[in-house]
Amino acid sequence: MTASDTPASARVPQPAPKDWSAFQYEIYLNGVAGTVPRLPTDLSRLEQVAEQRLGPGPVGYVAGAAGDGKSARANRAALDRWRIVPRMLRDVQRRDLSVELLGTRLPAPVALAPVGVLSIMHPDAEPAAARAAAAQDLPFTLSTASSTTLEQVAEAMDAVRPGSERWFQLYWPRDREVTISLLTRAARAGYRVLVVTLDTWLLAWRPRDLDQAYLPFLRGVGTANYFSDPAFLAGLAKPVHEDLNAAVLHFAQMFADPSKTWADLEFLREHWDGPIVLKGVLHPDDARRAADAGMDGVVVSNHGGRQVNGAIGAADALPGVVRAVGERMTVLFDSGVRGGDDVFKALALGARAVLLGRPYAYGLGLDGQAGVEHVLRCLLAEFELTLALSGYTEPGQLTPGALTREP
Ligand SMILES: Cc1cc2nc3c(=O)[nH]c(=O)nc-3n(C[C@H](O)[C@H](O)[C@H](O)COP(=O)(O)O)c2cc1C
Ligand SMILES: O=C(O)C(=O)c1ccccc1
Repeated sequence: MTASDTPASARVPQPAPKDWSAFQYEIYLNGVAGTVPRLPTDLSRLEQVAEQRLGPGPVGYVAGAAGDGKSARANRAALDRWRIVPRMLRDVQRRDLSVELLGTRLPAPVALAPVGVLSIMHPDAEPAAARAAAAQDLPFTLSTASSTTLEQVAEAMDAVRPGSERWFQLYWPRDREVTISLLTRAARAGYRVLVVTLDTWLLAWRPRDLDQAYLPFLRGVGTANYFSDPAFLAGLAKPVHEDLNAAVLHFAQMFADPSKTWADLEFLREHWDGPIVLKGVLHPDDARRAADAGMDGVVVSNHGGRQVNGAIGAADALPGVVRAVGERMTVLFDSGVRGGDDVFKALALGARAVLLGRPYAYGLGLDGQAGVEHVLRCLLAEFELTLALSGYTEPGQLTPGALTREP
């Protein structure tokens, strides 16, 4: 079939692909004018810079992990064991990083992961991170445990780009009415995808926080969605401002429900019309159960090594999950992504997109919205250059054949 045979309906005009790699020359040209980037362009260095400039409680919370950090290290090791095998002479002049994901087109296969309590990093908190995502036309995932209400975050995003792509992460409350209320509010505020986190019904043993006795939400941080929720407030004996301790305790009890099982997913399907993605899946059988339950996707993730110490590195779990459900569901990936090469590897192993976690939280802490935009633009410029230099022009061309595993 030639172009002229294509039915008109199939020729929907696509926006011109975004040139993410142009950020590289923008940086060099700024150098000619006398300025260098305010933050490192090697995103793996952000943690160290954050350690120097931000308070030990907040940085410890973000950088911290479960136990002695074995799973956090396993995430890096699992990605590092794969090596890219570049191919030559394949005409990589025209490149397009855009992908079709969960029913919409994104300019690149990256979204911001849900990260709670962002006001510990920067007073502009979630709205700043969400504006950064909207400015780059990438999805922002708002945590249930955000320091700003979901309505305020939606408003901040729409001010940058009306109809911007936003996802809502659910820490599934004990109470049905509270759950329904949060879902109804999120849908009304234009969150399109529901991301349900399955790996954090309890907070893990996190020595870095324990040693400092630092837990943000016991100080009332990350409660904005609950403290603005009529169904939650109805269960309090006194208004929040009259008894903050009681409100925080009620929040802590409501927040997560370890008794949930696969049978409960039907309830979410009934109360959410858009795509539902289960976050924290590591076993192929759990991925199959998610597909059988009518879910639209999974995020292969070990929560950045913050939950089960000793858990499998997320990238080691990815191939098995892709084999099990890659044809039936959208497989996303997070845990350990620090550079464009990691995005490349995750996609080659079968993920359709990756979620970025800690690096953007550091970017926010160090430079607010601009810091998050810096992080996103570095990641995607590096990904585009890695893709092209390896002989590919589109994410969809990547297969495990682009990689080899270290012996
Ligand atoms: C400070 C912090 C807070 C987080 N809060 C949430 C959250 O509220 N909901 C959630 O599903 N995941 C949360 N996560 C996990 C991230 O969504 C993501 O899975 C993780 O950061 C990936 O690991 P990486 O940042 O090392 O790449 C949080 C992670 C961090 C570092
Ligand atoms: O710290 C986390 O990893 C997390 O998911 C969380 C849980 C509760 C409140 C804020 C963040």
